[in-house]
Parts: sequence; C-alpha cells; structure tokens
Amino acid sequence: MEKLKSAIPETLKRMVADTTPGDLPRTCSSLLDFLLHFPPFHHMVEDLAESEKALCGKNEDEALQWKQKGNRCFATGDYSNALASYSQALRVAPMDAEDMDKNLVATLYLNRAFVLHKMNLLAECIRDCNRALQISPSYSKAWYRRGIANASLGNYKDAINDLNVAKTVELSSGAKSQIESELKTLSDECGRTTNPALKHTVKQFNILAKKDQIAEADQIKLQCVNTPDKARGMASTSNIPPGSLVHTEEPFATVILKSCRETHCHYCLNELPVDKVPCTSCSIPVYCSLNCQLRAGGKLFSFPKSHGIQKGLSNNLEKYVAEITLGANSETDIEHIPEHRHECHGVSWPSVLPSEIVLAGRAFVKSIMQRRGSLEIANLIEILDLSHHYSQMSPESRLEVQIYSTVLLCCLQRSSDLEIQINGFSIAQVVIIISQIRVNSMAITRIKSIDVNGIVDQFGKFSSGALTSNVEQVKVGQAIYKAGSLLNHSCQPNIHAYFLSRTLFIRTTETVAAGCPLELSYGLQVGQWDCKDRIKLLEDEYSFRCQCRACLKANFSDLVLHAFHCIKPNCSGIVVDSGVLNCEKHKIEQLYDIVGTSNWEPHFQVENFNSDYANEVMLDAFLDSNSSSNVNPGNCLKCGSYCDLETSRATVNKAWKCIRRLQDGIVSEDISSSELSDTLTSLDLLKSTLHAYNRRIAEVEDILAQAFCMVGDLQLARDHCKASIEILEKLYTCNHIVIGHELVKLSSIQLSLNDPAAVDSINRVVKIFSCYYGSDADFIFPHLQFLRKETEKFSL
Ligand SMILES: C[S@@+](CC[C@H](N)C(=O)[O-])C[C@H]1O[C@@H](n2cnc3c(N)ncnc32)[C@H](O)[C@@H]1O
Repeated sequence: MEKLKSAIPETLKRMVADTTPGDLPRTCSSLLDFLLHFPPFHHMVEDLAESEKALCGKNEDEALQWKQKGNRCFATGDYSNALASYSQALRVAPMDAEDMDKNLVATLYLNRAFVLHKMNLLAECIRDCNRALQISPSYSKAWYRRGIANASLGNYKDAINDLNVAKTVELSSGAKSQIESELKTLSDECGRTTNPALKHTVKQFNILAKKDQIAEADQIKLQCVNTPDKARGMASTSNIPPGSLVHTEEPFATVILKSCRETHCHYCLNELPVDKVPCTSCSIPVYCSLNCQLRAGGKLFSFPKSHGIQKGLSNNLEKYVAEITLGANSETDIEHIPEHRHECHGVSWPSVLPSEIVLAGRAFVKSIMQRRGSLEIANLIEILDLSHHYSQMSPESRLEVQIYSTVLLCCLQRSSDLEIQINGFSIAQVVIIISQIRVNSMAITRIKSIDVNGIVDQFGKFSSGALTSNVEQVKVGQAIYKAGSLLNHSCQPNIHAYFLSRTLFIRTTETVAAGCPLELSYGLQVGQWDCKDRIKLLEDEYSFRCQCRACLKANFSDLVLHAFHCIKPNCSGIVVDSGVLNCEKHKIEQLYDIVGTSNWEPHFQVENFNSDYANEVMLDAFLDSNSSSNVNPGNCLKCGSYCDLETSRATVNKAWKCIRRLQDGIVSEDISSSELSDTLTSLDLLKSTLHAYNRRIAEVEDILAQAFCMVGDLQLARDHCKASIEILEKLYTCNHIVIGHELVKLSSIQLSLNDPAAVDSINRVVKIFSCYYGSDADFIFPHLQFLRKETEKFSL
C-alpha cells in the first residue's frame, strides 16, 4: 500500500484529496488509469488474488505431515498435541484427497474423535464421528467409535444402533466379532441401568435469535425519525418501560477481527470448541459447527448420499443412518447469502486486506446478490441506505480508501463468480460503502466470562478474588446492521446493545416516552470520561460533534470526575482545571443563549445530580453569566479558595506509582504487606488532594478491595468495595450496569463473610442485569445463577 501511495503523482493526489462524493467517479477513474499502467499494482493484485500463489489453499502433503504428527503424539499419550495436529491437518486437507483408500478428511475426523474420546470429551467425539460419517457413510470405524462414545454417555439406545450399523458395514470378520462382543456387553449394561432412555444432549450453539425474543421485540414499534441535530434517528411510537427488548436484528454483513481468527467461529463469532470445523475449500476460516460452515460458505462440497449402505439394515436403522449422515447437509432451506463464498478460493486477499475492506467486499457482493445477481451496480449503495462522512475524511484517508476500493474490486473480479466491471463508477460505489462502514459498523463484543467453577473453593466459599476481577468486553467482529445503524449516540444512553452470536439485541435501560429518540452509547459514557474528552474522541474517531443530552447540558459527573479537593478544611467544593472549566462554561453559555437566565434548572442532567450540583458547586458564581468569567482554573467553585493544581498533580502522580506496584502484585498474585500499606497511605494522600467523587479514588478503592480479597482480609475488602460503589453511584446512575458489576464483587465478598446484606446486593444485581440483558443475563453471566441460589441460604 505504501509503495502504491508514494508512486502516485502529486497532481493526482491533490485531485483525490479534493474530491467530493459527487465527483468521485471521475477521480476514481483517473486513479484507476494510473494504477493500470503501474506494474507493481498488477503484481500486488496477482499476489492477492491468484490461488496458485496463495498460502491459504488446501495442501494434501502438509495435511499428511500433520496427520503423522498427530498419530505420533497419540501413540505417546500426548492427546492435546494430537488434537492440535489433527485439527491443523483438517484445515489444510483437500476434501477429495484419499489416504489408504479412505477419504482423508473423514479419516482425520475419526482420528480426532478418538483423541476426544480419550480426553473424555464425548459430545465433541460424537460430533466428529458424525462429520466423518457425512463424508463416508459406510465408515465402520466411525460408527463403532460413535457407539462406544454414546455408551460412555449412557445413550444406550443410540450406542446399540451405532454398533449394529458398524457390524453391518464392517467387512473384516475379526472386527465384526469384536463389535458383536461389544454389543453383548452393551445389552447387558443396558438391562442393568435403571434409566436406559437417559439421553445426553449435545450442546447446540445459538446462532439466531429465539422466536420468543423476536416476538417480544416486535411488540414495540420503532420508527425512523428526523432529528434537528443528528439527522435520522430511531424512536418508539409508545411509552416503553425499562428493560424492554425493543429490537433484534441479524447483520447485513459481518467479519471476524483478525485477532480472533484462531479463537472464535468465523460465522457466529462464538468461542471455538475443541472440535472446530475448517472451511471446505480454503485453510483460513474455522467454524464451531458444520451448520456455521454451511451458512458462511454455502454448499461448497457435495457430500455423498448415504445410499448403498442400507443393504441389510432394518427400516428403523435405515432412518437412523439417514438422520446422522445427512446432518447439516440436509439444511437446504438456508435462504441467506453465504458471505464467505466469494472469498473461498484459497486466495490471500481476504486474510491480508484490513477487516473493514473485507467487510466492504461482503456488503458489495451481498448488495449485488440482493438485486438477484443483476450486474447493474448503479446505486448499489441505496440498498444499504446509510449515512457516510466521506467529505470529512482527511486527504490521506481519501487516497487510501480509493486505492483499497480499486484493489478490492480487482480481487473480487478474479475470485467471485460475478462479472464485475471495474471503472470509475463502480470504484466510487465501493469508496462510499467503505465510508458507510466507517460511520455505521458496530463492533460485535463478547463478555470475557468468569469461570463459574472457579467461584467456589474447596470449603464451599467464594475463593478469594474470584469475583473481584473486572469483567472485560472483547471485540470479536465488525458488522453492519441496517436498522441498528439508524440509532444515534448518547453519552447518557437510554438503550443498551448486546450480541448473542451475531444477533444484535437492544433493550431500554430507563423509561422512554413515546416519540423520544432511542440512543445508545458508541463506547463513551458519562461517568467514564468527562465531557471534553468525550467530545474530542467522538470527533477524532467518528467525525461528529456530539449533541447528546449529556454534552449539551451541565451535569455533576462531568464536573467531579477529574476534580480536585478544595484546600479549605471542611469545604466540599470542587476545583477543576482549565479544560473541564472551559467545557462546562461553554455548555452554560449555550444554555443561556437558549433559555436565558431565568429557567436553567430543567437543563441539568439526571435528577439526583441536581441537588449535588447545588450543594457542592458555588452555583451563583458558576451559573451567573456575569460572574462566571471570575471562576478560574484552580479556584474552588464553592468558596473561591485557590489551589495550586501543578502541586496537586505531582502529589497524585507520586501516589499512583505506589498503587501501580500493588496492581502488578495483583496480576502476579504476589502481594506484599508493604505494597498494601503503601497503597493505603497513597489513598489517604489522594483523598486529601482529589475531590471525594474523583474517579481515581474509586479505582484505588476497587484495587484495594481486590488485593484484600487475595490476602484473605474480606472485611477490609468489603469496606473498600463499598467505598468504590458509593463514588461510582455519584458518577453514573444508581442502576447503571457499571454499578451492577461492582455489586457482583460486593455480594461475593459478603457471601464469603456470611453477611446477610448479600441478599440486598444480589437483589440489586438481578434487577440491574435483567434491565440490561433481560432473560439473556444468566446465559451471558453464568455466575448470576450461582449468586441467586446463594441468597436462598439466607432465607432458610
Ligand atoms: C450510525 S449513524 C446514525 C444515523 C444517522 N443519524 C443517519 O442519519 O443515518 C451515525 C451518525 O449520526 C450522527 N450522530 C449520531 N449521534 C450523534 C450525536 N450524539 N451528536 C451528533 N450527531 C450524531 C453522526 O453524523 C454520526 O456519524
């Protein structure tokens, strides 16, 4: 890319930099003209789009090498390396390769099934047997392995069926008699067990929203509205209570992030199980199941029919065999457009180009397919109908996007079945799609879960520290949701978005009146960032000046988040630096312009902030436009005393060095008593320097809670956890999800102390989580079920 960029003549660069969306086709055409006469461009496209040159194709020799390695590891009992080797072999094995008269892929699935059996991963073992059987329905060893795994699971009926099929298809008489003896043992076993019908179900992965959730969301009608300062937005036609599911949506196009390619399913984006399934035609994507593989890539490989093995099988067994061997292959009803198919030719570009460019390729191809394969690409972008900020892009970005669009179209032309014309007009369409993606795509996230088994120690109590670590949100994918893209941002949102697989779910987090816009946070919120930082970040990353209720109106949280303590003893006033002061003054000046001096009160945010605002700030000085110019950085907003902020900052930095040492100790699980006492001294120092509701004090209280948990002093852990929550309740609202996560920590400590106050904390946790996640809360945060059960102990 750098080589291409630097080769472009200055006049062309200037032309590209000055393009408006209207004359994009002209500049794209000039750029194309230049690139087509520039040999390195052709080499680059060839490297990206020629399957011969790519490393992403299948490779039989490599697959056989991995298989041999797997066999060696298996022989020495090194099952985890055997598993990894067979999985790698599956990734590169061509679907039609043979190994010793058997389909290589089927053999590899069976070998992996054997390893999984040894590792006691029985459901996974059965899934791999099924995969082997879908390729080779008369594979007797696969039926046999399936039977043994089903027997270990107590699924005796299936086990007997499996072994009967194995016996029928087995050719060698020695193996046949071994199966017969297994069958006899199994029949005896089955006769002895009290519950022969016991059936362990194989865990299904959720890839689509459940019907009842869709019905729930459908009850609330949303409409697209025009807003004065944010263009289009979404509003409800009726009043909506908190916790209501207002919207669910499947993505128009999705792409996995590069960082998650080895850990998450490339279709549903859930974490990969150990029996992951590779793409049938290239070696890059891996899926959690054949179902996801099929949805992503379409029917790329024709599995053989199960006919031919029915001879000698009873009617019932015949049906049984068909059910297993057809499997995901029977899902011919998939209506959607497989988004990986056009990339799936073992070419390099889908793995080399940035994720957002690959996503643009998927959106582009889907737009064409939705026009029923029409090659007329005029106004493709209308299909998406999304806003974009091409005009606000930097000259550098414009050049990059135009080059990427040209490269992408050239790659698509070579590797998709569609006849794609490459000219200024089609490249301009791709440029706009990429610009739309930049403004509208959402990051699909997953909560890094706390292992529910790790919660309780051998004494049945919460193991120290288990629930006091912070919950992490990990970005796994990037997607475009057509209706979801109409939701505007607010730093004080009234809705919350989360994802199950690739499905977007939106719930209200407060009462929303009919007609009031539904707004979610694009990642920045009051309580976490102050107003000036939020505005800057939204401008830098999203190219808009935030016009949300929190950024337009004064609020207590923005003022105290990074504030200092007044130097006058017993004064609770707020001291802020010039950045915060100017931002707040700007808000108030805007307010005066709108409402004048008499009626400012309704323009202060969130009711409980108002009284704090009045009590702790010298309102008259700050709000009176005549005297607000007298309020200076470093002056207490209540009593006017001056504080030297440079000295205060130096004190904070010094204190923070000690605190970091304790944080390191927590990470390495090695905390010394001196680190703890130094941090307690630092906390006192911070309390005398920073305002009581400064976010940093909450952070230190939280760190100390975690550290005291680790060293087993749960009473001190509880005190610090409570102190942290008290501050956070001032910065956020009392029922904010951040408070919910803190209450999980507090309640786990209280439970370990047998403190009955745990019941109240857990009740609050349940209320907050069900507002943000509804009935999905228990699935996303499995530890919630555990906490709820614990409260029952107190009511006994
Ligand atoms: C995902 S789109 C939302 C829908 C968009 N308003 C439309 O008309 O298509 C994001 C764009 O909406 C506008 N927007 C969203 N939230 C905003 C806010 N709080 N303040 C100002 N503009 C906002 C910005 O132009 C932003 O780039």
